[in-house]
Amino acid sequence: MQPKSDSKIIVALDFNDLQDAKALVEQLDPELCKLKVGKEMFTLFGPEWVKYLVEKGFKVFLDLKFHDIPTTVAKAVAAAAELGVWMVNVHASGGDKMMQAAREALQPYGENRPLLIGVTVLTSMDEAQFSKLGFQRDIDSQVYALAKLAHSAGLDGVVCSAQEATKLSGIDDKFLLVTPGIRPIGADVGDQSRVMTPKRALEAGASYLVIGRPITQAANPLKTLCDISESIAID
Ligand SMILES: O=c1ccn([C@@H]2O[C@H](COP(=O)(O)O)[C@@H](O)[C@H]2O)c(=O)[nH]1
Repeated sequence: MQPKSDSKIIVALDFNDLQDAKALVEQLDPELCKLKVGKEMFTLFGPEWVKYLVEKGFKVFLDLKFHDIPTTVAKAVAAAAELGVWMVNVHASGGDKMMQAAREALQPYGENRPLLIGVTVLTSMDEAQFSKLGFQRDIDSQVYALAKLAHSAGLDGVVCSAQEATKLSGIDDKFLLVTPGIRPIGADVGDQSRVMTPKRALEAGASYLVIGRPITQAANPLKTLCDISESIAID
């Protein structure tokens, strides 16, 4: 069985009510999961919410997907590092100069720096939506190209769907594959397009599974999280 302290599950805390989020967090344990703060909660509750989770001992993925000019993104990831987050991300489509600037901005934090992850193509995108963006490639090839760019810019990994994980595993075995769009069998897919079950995602090469609504909207979130942990446990 995998040690709980290295849980592969990142619970996406997408709540508009702070008390609801706190009620869930109170049931959780840093050994059971990591936590993700995204645009909704950060916009509503700001850095204090992130610091609250960090102080509780959780590894926090600050999922703000920075995408701007290199200087602005560099300063933003340094600000994230000051909050003590474990992982932060930028859009890989911001380009190699932007990603390199972000990586350099984290240099002063040494071993305590957050992991820096590049977003490839959002897991909500399917080929029909993607084709309207005007790229010449299909999603699979675009994800691969952006992952290669992120790797050569010195990033620690990418956000991709688990459907691309097998192909991306060949880039570098230390390169992290952070995969949203995870759906246990029978769970509502919602607005996600490129989905996979937790077990199959890990088998495909995912490093971390980002799971939101299947846990946060479950009748019993803690039980659902424990069931998913059990389903991916290696004997
Ligand atoms: O490509 C991406 C990048 C980020 N996300 C985020 O992950 C969670 C997924 O939540 P679910 O409720 O499990 O769908 C959410 O916070 C997204 O902002 C993503 O889904 N896809």
